Amino acid sequence: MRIHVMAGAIADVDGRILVARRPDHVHQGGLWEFPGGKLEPGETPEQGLSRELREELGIEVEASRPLIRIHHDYGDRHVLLDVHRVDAYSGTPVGREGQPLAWERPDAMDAARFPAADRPIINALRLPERLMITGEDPTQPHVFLARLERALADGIRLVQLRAHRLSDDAFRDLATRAYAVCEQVGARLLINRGLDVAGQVPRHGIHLGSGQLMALSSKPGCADELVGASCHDLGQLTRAAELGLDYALLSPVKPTLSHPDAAPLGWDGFTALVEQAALPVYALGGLSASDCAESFRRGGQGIAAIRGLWPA
Ligand SMILES: Nc1nc2c([nH]c(=O)n2[C@@H]2O[C@H](COP(=O)(O)OP(=O)(O)OP(=O)(O)O)[C@@H](O)[C@H]2O)c(=O)[nH]1
Repeated sequence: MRIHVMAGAIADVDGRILVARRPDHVHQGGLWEFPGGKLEPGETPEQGLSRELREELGIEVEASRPLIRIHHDYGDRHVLLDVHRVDAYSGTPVGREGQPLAWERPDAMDAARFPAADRPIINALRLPERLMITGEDPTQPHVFLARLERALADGIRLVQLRAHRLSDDAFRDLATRAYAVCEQVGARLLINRGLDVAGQVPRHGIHLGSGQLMALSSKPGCADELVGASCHDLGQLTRAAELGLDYALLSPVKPTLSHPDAAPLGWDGFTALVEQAALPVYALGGLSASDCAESFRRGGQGIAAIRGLWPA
């Protein structure tokens, strides 16, 4: 049995998300879920989402966008969870089928209280739409940190520190200072370096290269840190999901100066791979913030970029 389920991640002004408790007697009963239900024949995803949220909660969706699509095999059924983020609606949500409701911050959600398929959805809710990879000037820390501060002032909240040309000592110094700058505004810093050096610096997470990813047999780092990886094909995306990583970057979507010899996937190639991935995937390669909406339409988490985001 294959079913296409529309679910809403309904946000309030503080960024909390509405969750509902499934009745005890149904599939995955007693667990918490993102409200929704099965798409009916002939409905568009948006129509199905609106109908489900009207029926279950008594609200009218006014603005939504795709968040993530997850295929999950429960053994007795194959579910496609097609989750949209709802940022505007009218009415006040009530559990019209008697289901208890709660507003939860994504960071506070306990994945064990949700169906197994929901883990990547919770990760998607914890991640912003732009992931900035640091660019020029790592050998001039003052200039570099001033650029980083400008990006944070522009709202960047997830930063991958990439500075392969630096010595280990210089990298450790830069990472320590970049971490302090990120902490001041509540942004998170991901370290892209060998795991030995990454383990020695303050950080909010680790970013793995595709070679590192394929050499690992378990998720590195501490339980509460973000871990993601660079991917270029389905085998790498599958490995990233199997290891339980929090996100992947998939590249190159468009031609890019940093990897001029790599054949671009194009948006269609990106879409086809993301559809088979069981984790949030950022589009990377020749993109800028104006490509975020296209990434959402294509099933992506948003965009990652060096040139497109690192301030001039
Ligand atoms: N709405 C919703 N469904 C989810 C989530 N996670 C998840 O695995 N599902 C699964 O997606 C399906 C949702 O369809 P539904 O809500 O109409 O299912 P149901 O209880 O009526 O199932 P039934 O018709 O077999 O009794 C269920 O199999 C449910 O376990 C989630 O976060 N929200």
